[in-house]
Amino acid sequence: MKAPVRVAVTGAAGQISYSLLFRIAAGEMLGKDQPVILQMLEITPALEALKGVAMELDDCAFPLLAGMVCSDDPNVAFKDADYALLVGARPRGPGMERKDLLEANAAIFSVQGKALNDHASRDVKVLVVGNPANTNALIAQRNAPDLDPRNFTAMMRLDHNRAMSQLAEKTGKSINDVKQVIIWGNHSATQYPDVHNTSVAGTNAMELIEQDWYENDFIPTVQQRGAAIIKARGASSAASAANAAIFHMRDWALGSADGDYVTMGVYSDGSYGIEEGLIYGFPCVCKNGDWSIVPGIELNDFSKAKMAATETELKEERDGVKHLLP
Ligand SMILES: NC(=O)C1=CN([C@@H]2O[C@H](COP(=O)(O)OP(=O)(O)OC[C@H]3O[C@@H](n4cnc5c(N)ncnc54)[C@H](O)[C@@H]3O)[C@@H](O)[C@H]2O)C=CC1
Ligand SMILES: O=C([O-])CC(=O)C(=O)O
Repeated sequence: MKAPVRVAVTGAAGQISYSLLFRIAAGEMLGKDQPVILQMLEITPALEALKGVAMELDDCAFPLLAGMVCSDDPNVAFKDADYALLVGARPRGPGMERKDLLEANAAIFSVQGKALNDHASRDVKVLVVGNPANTNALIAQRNAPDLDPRNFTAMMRLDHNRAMSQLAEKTGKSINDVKQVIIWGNHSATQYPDVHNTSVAGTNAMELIEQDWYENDFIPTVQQRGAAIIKARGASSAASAANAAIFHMRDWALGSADGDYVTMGVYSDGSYGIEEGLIYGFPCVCKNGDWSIVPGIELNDFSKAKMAATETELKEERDGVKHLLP
């Protein structure tokens, strides 16, 4: 049996975590041979609810669950963490854009970035889920100067999965036939779902769909899917968000599938002309516990314009939280 690893999850009594924690403890994130210690963070008033979640985790008798910590102190929850899933933040309601949450949520991520800097493993893999995810990831990263900026990522995988599913449905193929989808940029309504390099059962996706459907149906549907879920469910997506978090971390830790890309919000190294240091959605491959941006993808003018628009929004969000960026 492997030695247990420490997985910190914030917002542990919230909606997403109610799906996420159980799947982590079942071995779906790090493998069926990897014991985990769950280090769960909540705000003080939610500690009683968190106790109930911990009781249910106990009652699952998961063979891989090697321990649990419940705390309202990030310095405790992030102690020696090997993985940190930053979920805890306010969700949006109807009529809001995700960036409307910046004011409410940004401060959480500066505190947690500092706590990660001071207490987590030097190799900690951080995934920010709480919205606006890319800019919150930037805030956490900038408040953790002793950690490699590459350790901080934002969740774009839900958008990636949504795009795969829409395309499979439109073309009448299986999800397993869809390869190399890309979501460039921000996890927001400006994100750019790009299928120019995507294949469906071996055929280029652009040969299977009309430009009009691509521009006026597919792209807005993927961009607005979060809002559509909020409208239908009365609450923001939870189980599908937890699933995307599991996929993101699983691939980062254990490797992504050969011949495919995964979209991750990662620290830009200037690839594709995107300003260095922004947390931007790029096509990535993961190997040996590390990610890299897929190089050499050809871009037409349509794609370049869409990528620039979402980059501009990320710069504006960054400039709006300057006071939290040391
Ligand atoms: N990146 C993505 O693709 C997605 C992101 N989200 C975002 O994830 C976040 C969480 O969503 P839900 O679980 O539905 O919300 P929720 O409201 O059900 O749960 C959030 C939990 O975080 C806790 N929390 C608040 N401040 C905290 C802090 N400083 N430290 C620790 N815990 C704290 C709250 O007490 C609450 O239990 C939201 O910001 C939502 O917009 C949701 C879906 C997809
Ligand atoms: O739309 C929201 O506010 C929640 C979210 O990020 C998503 O479902 O993609």
